[in-house]
Amino acid sequence: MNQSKEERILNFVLQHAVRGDPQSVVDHIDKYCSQKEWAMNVGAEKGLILDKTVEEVKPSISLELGTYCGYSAVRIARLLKPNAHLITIEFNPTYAAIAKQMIEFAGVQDKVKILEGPAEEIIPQLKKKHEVETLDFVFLDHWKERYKPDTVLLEECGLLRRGTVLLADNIICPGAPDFLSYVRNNNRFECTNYLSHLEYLKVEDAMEKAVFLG
Ligand SMILES: CCCNc1ncnc2c1ncn2[C@@H]1O[C@H](/C=C/CNC(=O)c2cc(-c3ccc(F)cc3)cc(O)c2O)[C@@H](O)[C@H]1O
Ligand SMILES: [Mg+2]
Repeated sequence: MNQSKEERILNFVLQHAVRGDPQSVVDHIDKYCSQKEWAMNVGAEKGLILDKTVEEVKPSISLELGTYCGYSAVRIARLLKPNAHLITIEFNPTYAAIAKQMIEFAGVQDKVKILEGPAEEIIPQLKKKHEVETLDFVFLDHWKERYKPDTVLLEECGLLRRGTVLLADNIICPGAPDFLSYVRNNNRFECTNYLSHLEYLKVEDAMEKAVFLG
């Protein structure tokens, strides 16, 4: 049975990137997806905004919604301080299996926990089952219509604390209009917009940072 695009991306990394080097993994995914096959990784340009946010927050416990091939999980994990962790939620088992291999090849498996299943089912389990108190950083990059409901769910589950930083991808393209109006019109969030471009293309996109004020 012929390979999927996601398997081709993983194989390109396994064959050409440097094992144990997360930057090499990130660079090779970007190389493949800009030269051979487009894929919905946050990419290098928006990746810099992600990097700067992680470096600013210095999170001990981070959550990512939508692992896909593991590009942003590797990107985040490479910047985490010792003993800091990333939990990443992915509901497609095929993608989760690819991301697991990507994360292990990059050598960041000790910092990343992949939880398989729908975010709306796993978020309510984070406190009791996964010993999370509150989250320092959340990267939203899953289905765009789920950004708002899952943000409300995170708050309802008591997982946000004063200063928790949410960073959402694709605010322009494909767009997350209900999330954007929710956080911008909610006086419990302090929002900042970062104009950028869609991964690997000249199309405009943006990321939104929403800091929970408690
Ligand atoms: C039960 C569904 C909701 N809960 C969920 N829980 C856990 N994982 C979930 C998930 N939804 C989706 N996912 C996973 O997140 C990933 C989905 C991401 C969706 N992203 C996009 O649609 C996207 C799309 C574009 C895009 C932009 C322009 C264009 F022409 C075509 C595509 C660019 C991006 O950067 C994107 O992030 C997949 O791995 C999917 O399996
Ligand atoms: Mg995205």
